[in-house]
Amino acid sequence: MNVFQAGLFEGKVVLITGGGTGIGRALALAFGELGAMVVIAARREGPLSGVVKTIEDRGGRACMYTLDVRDEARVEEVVRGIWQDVGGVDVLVNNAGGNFMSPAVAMSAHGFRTVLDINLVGTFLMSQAVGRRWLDEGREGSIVNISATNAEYGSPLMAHSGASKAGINNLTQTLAVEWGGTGVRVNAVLPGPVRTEGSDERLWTDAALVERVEEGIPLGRFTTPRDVVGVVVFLASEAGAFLTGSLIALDGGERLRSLIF
Ligand SMILES: CCCCCCC/C=C/C(=O)SCCNC(=O)CCNC(=O)[C@H](O)C(C)(C)COP(=O)(O)OP(=O)(O)OC[C@H]1O[C@@H](n2cnc3c(N)ncnc32)[C@H](O)[C@@H]1OP(=O)(O)O
Ligand SMILES: NC(=O)C1=CN([C@@H]2O[C@H](COP(=O)(O)OP(=O)(O)OC[C@H]3O[C@@H](n4cnc5c(N)ncnc54)[C@H](OP(=O)(O)O)[C@@H]3O)[C@@H](O)[C@H]2O)C=CC1
Repeated sequence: MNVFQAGLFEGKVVLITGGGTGIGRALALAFGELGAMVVIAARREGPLSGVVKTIEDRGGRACMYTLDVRDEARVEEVVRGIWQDVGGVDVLVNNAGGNFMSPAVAMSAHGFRTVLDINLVGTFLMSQAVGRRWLDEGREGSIVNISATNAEYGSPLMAHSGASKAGINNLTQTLAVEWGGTGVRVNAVLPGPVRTEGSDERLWTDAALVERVEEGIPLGRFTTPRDVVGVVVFLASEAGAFLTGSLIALDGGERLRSLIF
């Protein structure tokens, strides 16, 4: 992104969960181009290693860890490893997420819990493992959580996702208050629908629905991974130094459509 100064994140370590695909991949490539040491972590090795190679081919620095954000012991092991290998973390982006479409009455309790565990518990475990070290070391840091606009209103066919993202919003504000005194900032970005490999496979399989949703967006198009990059980089940078506990909706006005028309 040319609007950001070259080398903006030189000397900084940026940890992105789910950095192998979709929004996380776009974030990893952008932070890599801005000079950060990029650390990406998710379950599958294939997508992660592709992103590491792309960043390195472009002259950047990156490394990867496989982990499931639901696995408390593995989260602790990976974060400890990052501190040993690259000296710590300056920016944590909690981007790993899961979702599928199902009417609430048909959703199994295990399906509901699975999405809560990945999105909400995973965000908590990652933030705790990194935040604990920042507090112990008196080190400043910035967390950006990838929430969603479905946190703020009804989330039909995604009861689990809406509840998890609402939880992430509250967790963002709680940690912002608990950790603000030590210079740790915690913010969230709330994208509207984004076309990614993960969402196309699981959510946007119905072409008529896709068209209807897109037509309802005041700015006339879906949110893109590039849009998310702009706001996350801003929040993580010096320009966002006085923002904490902020929940930034990024949806071209989609959530307001019923108020406009
Ligand atoms: C206007 C709208 C605004 C837009 C807001 C959109 C907000 C968020 C969007 C996104 O998050 S898009 C990202 C999509 N990407 C992903 O989901 C990637 C990761 N996803 C996954 O790994 C899986 O899809 C998963 C199901 C979330 C987790 O995989 P895991 O292997 O851990 O679970 P499973 O063992 O497969 O399943 C657990 C449980 O869930 C039930 N289930 C899974 N898929 C479905 C489905 N399509 N329909 C109904 N139920 C499903 C599955 O059956 C298991 O339950 P039980 O059968 O054991 O009871
Ligand atoms: N697409 C959309 O419409 C919207 C997406 N969002 C949010 O943006 C984020 C990224 O989604 P998007 O890029 O669309 O989807 P993707 O499916 O492309 O990305 C999700 C990533 O999360 C990783 N992941 C999933 N479960 C776990 C887990 N248990 N542990 C570690 N990593 C995991 C996946 O990697 P792997 O499978 O290898 O573990 C994958 O790389 C999510 O939080 C999503 O909720 C928010 C609003 C709208």
